[in-house]
Parts: sequence; C-alpha cells; structure tokens
Amino acid sequence: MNLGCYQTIQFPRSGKVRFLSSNPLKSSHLKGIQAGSVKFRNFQVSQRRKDVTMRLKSMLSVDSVVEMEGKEGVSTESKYDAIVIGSGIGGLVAATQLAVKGAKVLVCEKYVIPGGSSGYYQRDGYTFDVGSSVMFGFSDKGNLNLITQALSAVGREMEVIPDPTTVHFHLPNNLSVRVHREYSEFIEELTSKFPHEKEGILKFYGKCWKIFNALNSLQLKSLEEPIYLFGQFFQKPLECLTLAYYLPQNAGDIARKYVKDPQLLSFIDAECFIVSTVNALRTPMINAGMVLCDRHFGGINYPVGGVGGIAESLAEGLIDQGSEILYKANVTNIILDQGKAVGVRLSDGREFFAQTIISNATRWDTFGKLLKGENLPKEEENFQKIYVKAPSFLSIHMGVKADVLPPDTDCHHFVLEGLPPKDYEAKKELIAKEIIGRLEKKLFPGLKSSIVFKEVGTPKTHRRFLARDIGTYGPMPRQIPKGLLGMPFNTTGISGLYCVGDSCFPGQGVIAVAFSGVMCAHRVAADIGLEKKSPILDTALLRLLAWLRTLA
Ligand SMILES: NC(=O)c1ccc[n+]([C@@H]2O[C@H](COP(=O)([O-])OP(=O)(O)OC[C@H]3O[C@@H](n4cnc5c(N)ncnc54)[C@H](O)[C@@H]3O)[C@@H](O)[C@H]2O)c1
Ligand SMILES: CC(C)=CCC/C(C)=C/C=C/C(C)=C/C=C/C(C)=C/C=C/C=C(C)/C=C/C=C(C)/C=C/C=C(\C)CCC=C(C)C
Repeated sequence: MNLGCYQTIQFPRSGKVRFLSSNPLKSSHLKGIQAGSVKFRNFQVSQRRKDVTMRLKSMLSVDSVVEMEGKEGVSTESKYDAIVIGSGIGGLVAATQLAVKGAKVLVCEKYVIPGGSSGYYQRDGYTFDVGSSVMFGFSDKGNLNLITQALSAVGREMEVIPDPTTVHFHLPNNLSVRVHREYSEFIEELTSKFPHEKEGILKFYGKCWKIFNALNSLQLKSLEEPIYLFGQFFQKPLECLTLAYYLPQNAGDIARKYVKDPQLLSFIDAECFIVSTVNALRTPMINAGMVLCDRHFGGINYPVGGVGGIAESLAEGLIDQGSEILYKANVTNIILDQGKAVGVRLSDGREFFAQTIISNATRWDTFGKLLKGENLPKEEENFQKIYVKAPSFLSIHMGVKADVLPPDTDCHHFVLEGLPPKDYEAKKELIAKEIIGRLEKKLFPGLKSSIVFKEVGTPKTHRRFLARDIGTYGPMPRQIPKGLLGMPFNTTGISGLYCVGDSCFPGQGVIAVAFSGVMCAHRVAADIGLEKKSPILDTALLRLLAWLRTLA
C-alpha cells in the first residue's frame, strides 16, 4: 500500500491524425483535430512526499497453431478442470468464478505479475498503472459492481477513493465540461453550456438510464446459457426486452434523435470515444448506457495501492481456493486432440492438460498464433470481418513535483485541440515533448521543469509487455456495427475452447471484461457439470445466437 502518494496523468491520444481522419469523427466536426486525454490522481501527495507520479498516454495509429492434434504418445490426462491462458482481469475473473464453483483451475501468465492491461510497474520509487485507471463497477451497490463482486467472491475487499469527477473535457471553442460524480451537477453543467438543447440532453441521457436500470436489475451470468437466459426473461420480461431492443443499436443514432447541435453531438462523440475508441455512431448503445450512468450510480472509485492491487487480490484469492497460477508461462500452442482443445504447451516445452481451455489472449492471438494451422472457424471469420484491432497508444509515465498540480485538479482530462499533423511513430521522444508542452500550456504551467522521472511507451512496448497483437487497445468495429449484435460471446468453433476478455461481448473496458469473465465461468461450469445445463436448449440457443451474429 504505497499509494498515499499516488498520482498519474494519462494521455490517450488516439488522436492521431490518421485515426481521426479514417473514422467518422471527421464528419462530426473533429476533422484535423488531435485528441488526447490526461489522467492523474492527487490525494495527499505532498504530505507524504515531494514528488508525484504522472502518466501520459497517447494513442498511435499502427497497423501462428502448431498442430498438436492427435499426437500419439501424448498423455492428455487432465489434472485441471480449466486452464486459463493469461491473467488479465477477464482471465482472472473467469478463473476465480470457476474456482469458487469448485473447479480446479490453472492460470498460465506470460509475464511476471498478474493483470495484463490492469497491471502495474515500479520505477524509482513510483508505482505506475500500465493501462486501466478509470474503474467502473467498483462501488458497493447494485448488480453491476462486477469488480467488487469478483473480489468479494474470493473473500477480498479493497479500500477505494472516490473520483469526484470522471473526466474534465477540454474541447475546441473553449468548451469545458466536467463530468461530476453527481448526475444532477453534470446535467446542470452541460445544460448551462447548451441551454437550447436541455430537452435533448435529458432525453438522451434518460435513455442511457433506462438501459442502465434494466442491466442493473438483472443477475448477470452467461447469455449463452439458456436456463439462465430464459429464467431472466421470465422474471424480468420488460427489462430483458428493453435490452434486446437496444442490443443492435448505437449511441450516435439515438443521440441524433434528440440532439441537433453539432458541438453537443461532438461532445457525445468524445464521451463515447473514451470508452470505445470510436465515435458515438459506432458505440453500442448498451455499452454507452452502462458507462455513462455507472459513473454517477456507483461512481468511479480508485483502489488505494493502485489498480494492480485488483489483479493481485484476485490471484491470491484464486490460490486460496486451491487453484494455481504460473508466471513466466508463455503459452505457444493450444493442444488439440481430435478437434477438441485439451491442453496447452509453453515456450519451455512444458505441457498441461485440462477439460477446458479458456484464452484471455485476444481472439486474433488465440486463432492466429496459438492455433496456427487450423482453419479459421466461421464465427471467427465473421468477427474479423466486423471488428479490427484498435490502434495502440503512446504512454508517458512521469514523476513530477507536486506543486505543479493545483489541489483541486481533476483526475482525468480529455484535451482536443487543432494542431498540425505530425509523424508520431518515428519520433516518440519528440511526441512526448510536444504532449508535455501542450499540457504545460493548457493545464499545468511549470510542468516541464518539475519532471523528475519520465518513461515513454510505444505500441511496441504494449505489444511486448501486454502481449497484445500490435499492442492493440482492443477490438473496434470496421464500419458502423449493429450495436453489440456481432460481438461473439465465450464459446468458440473449437470444442472445449473458450475466449474471455475484450474481444468477446461486450468489448473493451475492465468492467466489460469482468462481465465476460463471469459469463465465461458460468458457461464453462455448465459444460463441466458444475451448473445446471440442458443440452437440447443449449444447441438451440447457440445456433440462434450464431445466426443473430450473422445479421450484424
Ligand atoms: N479503464 C481503463 O482505464 C483502461 C485502460 C487500459 C485498458 N483497459 C482495459 O483492459 C482491457 C483488457 O483486459 P483483458 O482481460 O481482455 O486482457 P489483458 O490484455 O489485460 O490481459 C491479457 C493477459 O494475458 C496474457 N497473455 C496473453 N497471451 C498469452 C500467452 N500466449 N501465454 C500466457 N499469457 C498470455 C498477457 O500477458 C496479459 O496478462 C481492455 O479492453 C481495456 O479496455 C482499461
Ligand atoms: C477519461 C480519460 C481521460 C481516459 C480514458 C481512460 C480509459 C481509456 C478508460 C476506458 C474505459 C472503458 C473502455 C470502459 C468501458 C466499459 C464498458 C464498455 C462496459 C460495458 C459493459 C456492458 C455490459 C455489462 C453489458 C451487459 C449486457 C447484458 C447483460 C445484455 C443482456 C441482454 C439481454 C438479456 C437480451 C438478450 C438477447 C439475446 C441474448 C439475443
């Protein structure tokens, strides 16, 4: 717990001219503009030490199955019920949920600590979050506090510090909007900037609440498990029909029904961009409803000690349950036996076998690298047709003197400015200098001279340390999607192989991958006999869902 003195600044900058000019953000008044965001925490820093940590992150546009099938002499005796490849939050939630249901699980993690994008690293006495920093689903109420629930399932709890604002937007034409924790304060601030759109604002965010309330009323489990799904339809028909109605819709279309002001629509784009890396027209309405309301319902809460503590607590909880986690365990192959996934092989040659294999690597890595040589299942072809890898990002982690940050500084800043295009890939130090310069000019005078530590991460860094193909931030739709309809769940075209994480329904985000973990554990538990299951209904539902996805 060294984080009484923890501060970060983050600058996601999908910004990049190429990103902005290659997606519909340009048609929504952001053309030629570079986007970035800044995040930092500031609690009692100067009391504990003189310096603070700062993290800047900026997105950059960047653009293998040894067949083990039926290998004779290989003992495929399963010691485990499930092997999970990777210990991101998606993998850890799936593993711990299965373990508490009585399964024996082995997690194989390539890196030296758990967490993936929700991990941390330490340098010069500072602790930096490597990625995740905006924690949805971490409150003490409702059904959507999935991070809190995942920890509590394995007897863990973390002290959290509420963020008074989720983000402070600094948009062109001097539009400054703070997203306050209190919904009424946020609406008051937004309507004060757009008084002529008060009704539209209330209607759009009102639809978000309708979705959030429906989601929050359900007990969240696998949507691929018919006994649960039909049970929820029976118990909460209106809520389920509401969700089914919004499933194929996107936030931008709904916003346009109520809002006409282009600057306000651009603001809603920025709201969606933060959580989906695409504009509102490409952001599923269910995801928008979830995040645009949870931040006011449960609020954004930051764990004391840093985000890395969540994964560490889950990993400890997993071991308490009698399951195992292996670090420096780089899975290079998923072993198939007569078309069924039965085990994994590590880069050092070790092999482990289980009844089921769950991959927390992205679907691109799972099917492109761990299953080399297999024909791509139809479902995966469909996924790759609809979704592409979101660009990676540039990150800057800095230690700065505390007095550069005013005491009431908001935690996250999103800055969108008109700047000339630059070549970021080739010149990361130059870019970092520019970003810091812009921050100094716009937000924190004296920033440059107060830096005592700085490290710049590029897409390559993220590829190496987060084990994500091209360092991708996650999947994003190639074109305008039909809401969440095309997003695959956890089962795959390979028997015994499941996927979990952000390339599964409902997509990017810690809370989203936690939900994917809960869904995956439920479906796997039913398949290995730890939950009720109906094979006939299963076949019918899985076929129906596969067909629905082809409509996306
Ligand atoms: N809220 C925020 O501020 C924020 C910021 C950044 C990222 N995130 C979210 O985090 C999400 C990612 O979570 P996730 O659970 O999908 O995955 P993840 O990428 O965080 O974790 C995957 C883990 O699998 C491991 N791995 C990959 N291939 C492996 C292999 N072959 N063998 C062994 N281990 C392997 C990686 O080392 C990593 O630890 C992203 O969608 C993103 O939205 C959130
Ligand atoms: C701010 C700044 C500056 C910076 C930034 C940072 C960051 C980057 C952050 C990020 C974040 C994120 C990404 C987030 C995200 C999140 C999300 C998206 C979430 C989501 C979630 C979702 C969910 C949970 C969903 C769910 C769903 C459901 C349950 C559904 C249901 C349905 C029904 C019932 C119907 C049925 C039908 C069929 C199946 C057909």
